[in-house]
Amino acid sequence: MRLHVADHPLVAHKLTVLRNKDTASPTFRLLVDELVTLLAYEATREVHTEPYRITTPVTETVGVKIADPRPLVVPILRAGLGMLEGMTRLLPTAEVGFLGMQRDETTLEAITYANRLPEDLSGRQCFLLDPMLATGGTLVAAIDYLFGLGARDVTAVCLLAAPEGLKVLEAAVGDRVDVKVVVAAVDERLDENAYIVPGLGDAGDRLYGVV
Ligand SMILES: O=P(O)(O)OC[C@H]1O[C@H](OP(=O)(O)OP(=O)(O)O)[C@H](O)[C@@H]1O
Ligand SMILES: O=c1cc[nH]c(=O)[nH]1
Ligand SMILES: [Mg+2]
Repeated sequence: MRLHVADHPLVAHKLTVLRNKDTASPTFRLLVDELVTLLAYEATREVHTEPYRITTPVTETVGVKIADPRPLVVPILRAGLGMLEGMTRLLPTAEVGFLGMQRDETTLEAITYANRLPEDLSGRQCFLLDPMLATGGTLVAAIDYLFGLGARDVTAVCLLAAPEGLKVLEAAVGDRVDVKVVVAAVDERLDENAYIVPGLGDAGDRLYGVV
């Protein structure tokens, strides 16, 4: 597994506003969108391309285009949905699939309640979107799900990760070199309720809950 932590003052600035408990849903959604677009630039660094011949006003030349099969972007509902527009802005030709997963707040186990994905993911580059990597249970289950459908190249784009969750992920998928995690920041720890500290609270509620 490879981990990339964004190191950019704009990311740090936007993340600070996002963390602030006084930032209301409309601004929160806007900032998530902007942050994902910044992270998407790094997450798509290894997107497959193929040569593409064009004619400029001056001459013929060979450029590149995103290769077939198209990449697949998979937001993990609910909170991952807030990251979809920011990602597809950079990858407009990507196919979009959905995984609905919820962490049981007592057992902390991730439960899959919905999926709408292509049947065969062999040869597809997959981008999982979920703002929070806390215990890692959700992301491990999501990656296993995609691998079960044949995927072998998965990049997870997250806003915040806890060191505990990264360890769990490393133990689960560490030997798979084609699993990459791109995060805006790695926080300090998890609290007694397995919330990320300092974190930003419940990402789903802040995106779609009470303003
Ligand atoms: O790493 P984990 O400990 O598994 O926790 C992280 C998960 O928890 C949150 O989702 P939640 O279950 O709250 O669902 P929601 O997006 O519908 O709010 C978050 O968006 C992740 O999916
Ligand atoms: O800090 C956390 C942990 C899990 N899910 C969230 O939304 N926030
Ligand atoms: Mg939630």
